[in-house]
Amino acid sequence: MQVDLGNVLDTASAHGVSRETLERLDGRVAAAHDRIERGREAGEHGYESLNLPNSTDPAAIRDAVSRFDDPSAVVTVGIGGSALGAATLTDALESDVDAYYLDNVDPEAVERLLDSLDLASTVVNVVSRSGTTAETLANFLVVQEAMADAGVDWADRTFVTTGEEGNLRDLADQHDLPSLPVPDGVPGRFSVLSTVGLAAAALCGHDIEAVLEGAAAQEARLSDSLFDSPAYAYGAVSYALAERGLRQNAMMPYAESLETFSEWFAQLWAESLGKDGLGQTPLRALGATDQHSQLQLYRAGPRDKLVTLVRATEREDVAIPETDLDGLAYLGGSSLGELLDAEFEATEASLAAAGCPNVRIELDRVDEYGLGELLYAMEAACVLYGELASVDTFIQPAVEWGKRAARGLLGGGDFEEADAVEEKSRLVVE
Ligand SMILES: O=P(O)(O)OC[C@H]1O[C@H](O)[C@H](O)[C@@H](O)[C@@H]1O
Repeated sequence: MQVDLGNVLDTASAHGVSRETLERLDGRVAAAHDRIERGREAGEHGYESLNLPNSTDPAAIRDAVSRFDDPSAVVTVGIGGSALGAATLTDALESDVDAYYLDNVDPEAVERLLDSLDLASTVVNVVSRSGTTAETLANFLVVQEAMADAGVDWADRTFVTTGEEGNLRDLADQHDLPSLPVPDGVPGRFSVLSTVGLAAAALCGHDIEAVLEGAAAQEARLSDSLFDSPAYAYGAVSYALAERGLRQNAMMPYAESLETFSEWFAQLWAESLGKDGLGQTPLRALGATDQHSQLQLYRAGPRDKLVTLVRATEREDVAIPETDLDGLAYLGGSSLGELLDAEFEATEASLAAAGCPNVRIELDRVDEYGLGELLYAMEAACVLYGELASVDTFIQPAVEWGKRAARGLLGGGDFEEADAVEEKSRLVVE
């Protein structure tokens, strides 16, 4: 995996940074790296996530899911960090096992999914670090009932990943369900390389060892200079650009298989860095599709965006047939992959020409190893950015506020946040 910062420099993009700025910033990267390494060594909350490529035991995960022979589908019931990492992997990789995610509690979507599945051959993978998240527990109760209605023993088809305590742990113990622990010190959005993200991938038959190997390769590249570490290069320039007013970061992979990766990245970047009035708003885009919609804004709208373009350099390709149509002759004999690459390079050049900084991230392939590299590098980039910005990367009090308010409204306890809902001001126009 490599990160190309060429179009971040002010010599290429008018709103970029100078080489001297990056060199000055590198001294702060060294200090931040030192802090990160100390946190990792002490196993501090959050920093521990960067140890996962070595601390996760893939054999234990395989073993835990091995009782489910040949499932037709895996439904992961979880939300946020308990779903998006697994979804990034299973949506990017091909498998005979269909992977679905019940994260939202939209009744129509839940019903539609459950009606479409053969529940007798489906594995239900329930994931919640806290074991108390309302959406996850509610969805699981609905799935349980659907299985019972279909004459399926839900306890035989359910797998749980959760913390040491909580409703879900109690349920797993009561019914002797196969389960895996969530590692300590790893917030949900940093947990893709643990039991949380890898169990669904293992159930779908993916090579989880290779995911961890790719991650370990990026871990080995962490160093005290942004010029030696792709992860830190990305984290440092994102921070430097945000400081200069580029408060939005459009993640734009040129691969359909990486569409869910952008969702995962959005949670990582938003929940980790959006604090104290700081942060960089993640936007989700897909190349080449969004060249024909959002790119107009990126290139000609407010000068507040960094665009991150991601692609794989090797992939399956499809030839474009020759055609007699004069105006289209240039396409014949080339391939969809070549067209996609041309679009990618045209976009980055067009952004740079309009003064918009952009970063190119290239993987060899979108496979288990490449995904491990990409996911680890983005996590390390985020931790570095958090250090440079002096924010508390590993907490999410703003999200917890809404969770407490919703619980209070449903009668799940006395939460003062619920009062604010009752006091909502109204100015209704009909
Ligand atoms: O794993 P859980 O405890 O169910 O939490 C699921 C999600 O809940 C909240 O929304 C947090 O902000 C997320 O970071 C977390 O990933």
